[in-house]
Amino acid sequence: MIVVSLNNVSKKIGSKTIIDNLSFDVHAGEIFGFLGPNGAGKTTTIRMLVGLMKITSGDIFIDGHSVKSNYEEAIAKVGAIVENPEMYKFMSGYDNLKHYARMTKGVTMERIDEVAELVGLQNRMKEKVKTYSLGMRQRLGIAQALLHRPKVLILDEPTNGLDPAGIREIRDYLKRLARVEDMAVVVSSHLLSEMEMMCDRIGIIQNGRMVDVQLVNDMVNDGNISYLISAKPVDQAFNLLQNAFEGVEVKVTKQLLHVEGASIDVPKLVKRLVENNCDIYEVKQINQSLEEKFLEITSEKGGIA
Ligand SMILES: Nc1ncnc2c1ncn2[C@@H]1O[C@H](COP(=O)(O)OP(=O)(O)OP(=O)(O)O)[C@@H](O)[C@H]1O
Repeated sequence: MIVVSLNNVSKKIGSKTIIDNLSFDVHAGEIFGFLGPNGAGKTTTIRMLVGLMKITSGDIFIDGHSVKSNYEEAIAKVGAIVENPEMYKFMSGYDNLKHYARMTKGVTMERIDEVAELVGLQNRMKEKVKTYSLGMRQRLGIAQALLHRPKVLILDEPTNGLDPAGIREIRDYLKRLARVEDMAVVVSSHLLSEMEMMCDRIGIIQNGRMVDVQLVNDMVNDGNISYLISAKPVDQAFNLLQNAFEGVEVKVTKQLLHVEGASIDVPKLVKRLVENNCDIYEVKQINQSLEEKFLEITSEKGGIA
C-alpha cells in the first residue's frame, strides 16, 4: 500500500532549481532511505513533505491526500522529526508527552503509554529527560511524533550525533515500527553504511534529481559476484582464466586476480589453475558494499555535487 507518493515534484528558489521533477513512492511497512551527498536536496524534499516549504510544481500525496490542496488531512497522517525535537529536560518523559498530547487533537492518555512502549521507554517515563541518553531522547522524540497515529514517520538524519549504541537503538526501533506497526518510515542520511543496515529500499538523490531507487539487497548484490584469487604465478593464472569462461571478466590488481561474473563456477576455475601448475593461496568472495555502489552510481551520472 502506497502511503507517500511524490509526483514530479520540483522546487525553485529564485531562478535556481533545487529539486527537479522528483517522483517516488513509499509503502506501508518499509523503511525508505533518502540518500545523497551534502547539498543534494534531501532536507528541501523533506521540508516539502512535511509542509514546511511550498512545492513549486508537481504534488505530494500522503495516504491519498494532496499536500497542496488538502494540506490539513495530508499532514494529519505525518509524524516527523525534522529539526532536533524540543524536549523539556527538567520534565519527565511522561510529562513531555502529556504536554504535546494536550496540543494534539484526539490523543488519549492510553496513547501516551502505547507510544512509550513502542519506543521501549515504558520503564523510564517517570525519569527526567536530562537523565536520558541522546538515543533515548531521540526515541522520546519519535514517541511524540507517533502520538497522533500517523501513517508515515519522517526523520531527517535520525542518527546524527548518536554513538554506535544509540544508532543501533534507533535502527532497531524504526525496524520494529515498520514491521510490527506497518508504518512507512522515511529517513534521510548521507551515511551510507548506516542506510545499508537500516533501510529496505534506498533512493539516491543528486543535484535535486533521483538517480536511482533500489531495494538494498539488489543494490548491494546486483547479480554480479566477484572473487579475489591469490594465485602464483599471477600472469600465468591470468592467461589461463582470460577468455576461458563465458561472461567472466578477469583483471589483475595488486598481484591478485579479480574475477567477476553473473555465474562463476569456482571449482572449475580453480581446477583449471591447479591442473596448469598454478598455486592457489586464497579464493575470497567479495561483496560490493553500498558505498562502492553509491560512488559508482553517482559518478556515472556526472560526479558528486
Ligand atoms: N533558501 C535557499 N535559498 C537558496 N538555495 C537554497 C536554499 N535552501 C537550500 N538551498 C540549496 O539547495 C540545495 C539543496 O539543499 P538541501 O539542504 O536540501 O540539501 P541536503 O541534501 O539536505 O544536504 P545536507 O546533507 O548538506 O543537509 C543546496 O545546494 C542548497 O545550497
